[in-house]
Amino acid sequence: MIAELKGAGKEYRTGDQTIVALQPTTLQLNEGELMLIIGPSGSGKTTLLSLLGCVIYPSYGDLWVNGQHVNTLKETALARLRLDTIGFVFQNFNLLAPLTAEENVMMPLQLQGVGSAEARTRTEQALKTVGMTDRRKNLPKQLSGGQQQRIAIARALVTNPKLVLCDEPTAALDKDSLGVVMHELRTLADGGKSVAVVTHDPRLKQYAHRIVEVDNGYVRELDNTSAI
Ligand SMILES: Nc1ncnc2c1ncn2[C@@H]1O[C@H](COP(=O)(O)OP(=O)(O)OP(=O)(O)O)[C@@H](O)[C@H]1O
Repeated sequence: MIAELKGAGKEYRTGDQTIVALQPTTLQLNEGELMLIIGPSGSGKTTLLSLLGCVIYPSYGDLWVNGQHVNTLKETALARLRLDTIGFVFQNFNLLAPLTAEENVMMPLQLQGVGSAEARTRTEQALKTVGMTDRRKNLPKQLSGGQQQRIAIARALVTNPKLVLCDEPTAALDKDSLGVVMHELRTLADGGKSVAVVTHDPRLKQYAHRIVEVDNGYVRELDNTSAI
């Protein structure tokens, strides 16, 4: 198990108003599975992903990620946990425009202080994993949306994280690129990583081992009969 919520939830206070973004939730995310997180806008999907990603602390309940009790970690320890354990993939790729594909992929290793020879080897490997070796010298603007997302996946993978978290990773992609990117993510999960994907797109269901639905802050697991 890579992540566990035990009665963990989140509320936000704005002025004298309290919004329960995520009701107390008990959920485990295991190695080797791709979990889809679906639900209407404003239901709490991103909040759940942010808890799994150690981006926010739970307001109540307990959260463990990679065996660490997130509730009790200080900000700096949390940042280290994120850098070492988690890879993030976003809707708009978030690649740095002036850097080449391979420089973008290498960036997290530089943040970790990995030496340049090892960083180069691992970057090459990550680019190979997503089939983008031949485009490594390209700038993001020279790549299609699908190719940029594959570079973003390589960047998420280069630190060899146990957990890969994706927020609407296919929202900006056409049908063909969607298939390529989801196939990549599914392959990662089949290879032993934990992958969680927030989406509005029902076409992604076929790639999931598990589907959870978030509705008005309540999380429930669905039967996944459309899985491949
Ligand atoms: N930082 C914040 N401060 C106050 N309220 C917040 C904050 N973040 C989220 N919320 C509220 O919590 C609820 C859940 O938001 P969340 O972003 O998790 O939903 P979502 O399902 O990801 O929505 P979408 O699909 O539109 O991205 C919403 O009512 C939202 O307005």
